[in-house]
Amino acid sequence: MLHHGKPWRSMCKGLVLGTLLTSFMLLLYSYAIPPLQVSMTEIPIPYSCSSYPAQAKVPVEANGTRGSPRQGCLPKMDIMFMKTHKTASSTILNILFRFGEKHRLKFAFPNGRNDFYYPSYFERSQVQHYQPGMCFNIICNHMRFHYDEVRKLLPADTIFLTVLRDPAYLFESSFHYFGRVVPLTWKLTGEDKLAEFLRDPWHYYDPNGFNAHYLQNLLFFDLGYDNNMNANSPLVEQYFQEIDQRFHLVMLLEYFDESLVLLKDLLCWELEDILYFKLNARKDSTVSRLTPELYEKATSWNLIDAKLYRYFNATFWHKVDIYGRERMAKDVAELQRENEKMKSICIDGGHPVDASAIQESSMQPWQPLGEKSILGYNLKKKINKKHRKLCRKMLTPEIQYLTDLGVNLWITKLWSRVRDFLKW
Ligand SMILES: Nc1ncnc2c1ncn2[C@@H]1O[C@H](COP(=O)(O)OS(=O)(=O)O)[C@@H](OP(=O)(O)O)[C@H]1O
Repeated sequence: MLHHGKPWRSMCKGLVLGTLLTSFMLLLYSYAIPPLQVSMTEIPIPYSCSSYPAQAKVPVEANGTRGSPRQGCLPKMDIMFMKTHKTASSTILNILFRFGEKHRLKFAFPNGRNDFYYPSYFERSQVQHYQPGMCFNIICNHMRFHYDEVRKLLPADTIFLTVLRDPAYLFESSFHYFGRVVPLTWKLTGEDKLAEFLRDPWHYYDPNGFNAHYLQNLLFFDLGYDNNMNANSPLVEQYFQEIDQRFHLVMLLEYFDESLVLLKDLLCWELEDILYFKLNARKDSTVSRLTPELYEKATSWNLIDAKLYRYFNATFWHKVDIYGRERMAKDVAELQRENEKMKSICIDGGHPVDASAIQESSMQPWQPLGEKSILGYNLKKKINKKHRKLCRKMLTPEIQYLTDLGVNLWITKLWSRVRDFLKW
């Protein structure tokens, strides 16, 4: 006779233990320990934290493109990058990490994890080793934007950057990536959960649901506003203008190379500073195709973001016009040529691969819960000495790069161990 008792008992034990541990970790991960209380006595920050004080007094207006020639300008080192979700922001982060390392800049990093206690609002006390009056050059990890706090952290000459994406596609990406941590989606049962949700969003959505912000107007939320407000309120337009005044450059995923050319011009950087490989891409089989009908539904469901995107699409092309369309086309072509060269120098097979085919664990990207859908890369075995370091840096995923930069990531790492243990 078979003895069913033992396996059942250990399965139950495992289940209970797993549930308890997971609840504990989720709690810990979401709230963690409160940031260290530091004295908030105001000590003025220098006008510039860049090592070129001579340029410090050249004002850079948000909103406009400088008309002055590039020749003779000095690279800008004080940068605030508002890392929005699912907008190619990890690819931009990699660019900033490399630039920061190259110039030995001081990053304002989070403490214990890779974000600033998102979705809570940013507070400068969350910055690792923060003391009032300290000089930081770059802040670029995920946060919920809080302008006043960021302003009190960074020097006055800081350049503010962010990136947006067509909200229908962003919604599709976010729905896939964060679905499992949004309980509101758990009752969706069909094959195509996205289509089912969009058929009747209000049936599933509740603004007060846990992590509900991932489901509607995520860009507006990340930028610090109420993603559930009425899209037709006159306040919405006012907020767009506020963003326009605060951010010197709002990039667009759909025009990524053009965005980087504008970035390079604004920051007075070199072409090599903006070389990149696409990071955090998903395998095709996990991308829900948006039919024209679903695209429309996703757009009107994310109406504030759709309006936001439209607004900044216009400002973006205005900047391109000032830059010069022909000059832009030439510079984009040059960037693409150089990126292709780097691809052939660095990437094994020349393209991204499934997580299971990544040989080095240090090249494994962070995956969404329950699925290994994010692609990564293998470095070529033989890379000439000149490019070896650069190739590795360009392909290193965010978490590993943060570790290399000395960031304390104990919560992220503990969470990762629990996920490995539970095979999530
Ligand atoms: N260079 C470039 N051009 C176009 N698209 C790009 C690029 N780099 C990344 N991506 C796409 O951006 C999505 C990942 O965004 P993020 O890195 O911001 O994600 S995250 O919030 O940090 O998890 C992810 O989109 P989805 O594949 O739709 O999920 C990536 O494919």
